[in-house]
Amino acid sequence: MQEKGLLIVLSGPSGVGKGTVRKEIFSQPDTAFEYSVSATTRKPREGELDGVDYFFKTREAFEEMIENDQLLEYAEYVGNYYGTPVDYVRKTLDEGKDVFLEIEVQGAGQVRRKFPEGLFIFLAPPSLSELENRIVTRGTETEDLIKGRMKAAREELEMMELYDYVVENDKVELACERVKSIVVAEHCRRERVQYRYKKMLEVD
Ligand SMILES: Nc1ncnc2c1ncn2[C@@H]1O[C@H](COP(=O)(O)OP(=O)(O)OP(=O)(O)O)[C@@H](O)[C@H]1O
Ligand SMILES: Nc1nc2c(ncn2[C@@H]2O[C@H](COP(=O)(O)O)[C@@H](O)[C@H]2O)c(=O)[nH]1
Repeated sequence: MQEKGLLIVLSGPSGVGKGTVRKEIFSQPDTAFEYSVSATTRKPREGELDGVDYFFKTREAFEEMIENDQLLEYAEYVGNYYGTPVDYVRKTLDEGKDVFLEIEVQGAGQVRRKFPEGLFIFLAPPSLSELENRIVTRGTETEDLIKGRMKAAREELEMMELYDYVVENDKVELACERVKSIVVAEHCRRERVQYRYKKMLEVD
């Protein structure tokens, strides 16, 4: 029987650099994870593409996905819905591939309840002032939205103790290396390697 892949969840407050770290990890040729594209009711930012960055949905279409049980998790975050289409995640894990979710903290909690065997990594900022500086510098949010995201961030930071690992995003390259090393270590810890060796020894 095919061994299942590992569900990797990268979460943390808005502006900490989850998207930046994820994109850097996925730009590296040795990365073997599959990225799960989320659905959202947020309007696309400049340069964002439907089906690549998100599946952009109307509120009605998103609520239909909720009713039809098509989401592994979802959350309403600062006025918009965000959610993970469940079929892609299940199918890809069943194929033995690791799936990478980049989601906010409420959604990560829901995934933890459904997939306790997942690997949960919290990306933390060097400081709250640096977090605010990153959201402001990104220039994608109005002043009100920045306030909303900073308020949510204080609550989200308190959740970090529920995660398997906390990775500080001081420098993007270092944060990526830490995340990738954790995944490698986790595969070893979960006896995948031992299992393969056992099989090999049985054959010999
Ligand atoms: N290590 C870092 N040092 C300095 N700036 C960074 C670092 N990581 C990310 N940034 C910058 O911080 C801003 C926010 O990053 P990003 O959009 O990746 O955050 P996010 O956590 O995905 O945010 P959101 O949850 O709102 O989508 C971007 O302008 C990005 O270039
Ligand atoms: N619970 C979920 N959160 C998600 C998902 N996809 C993205 N996100 C998170 O939402 C916020 C805001 O994102 P932005 O693109 O508007 O800046 C951020 O923390 C994302 O990580 C999801 O499927 N479920």
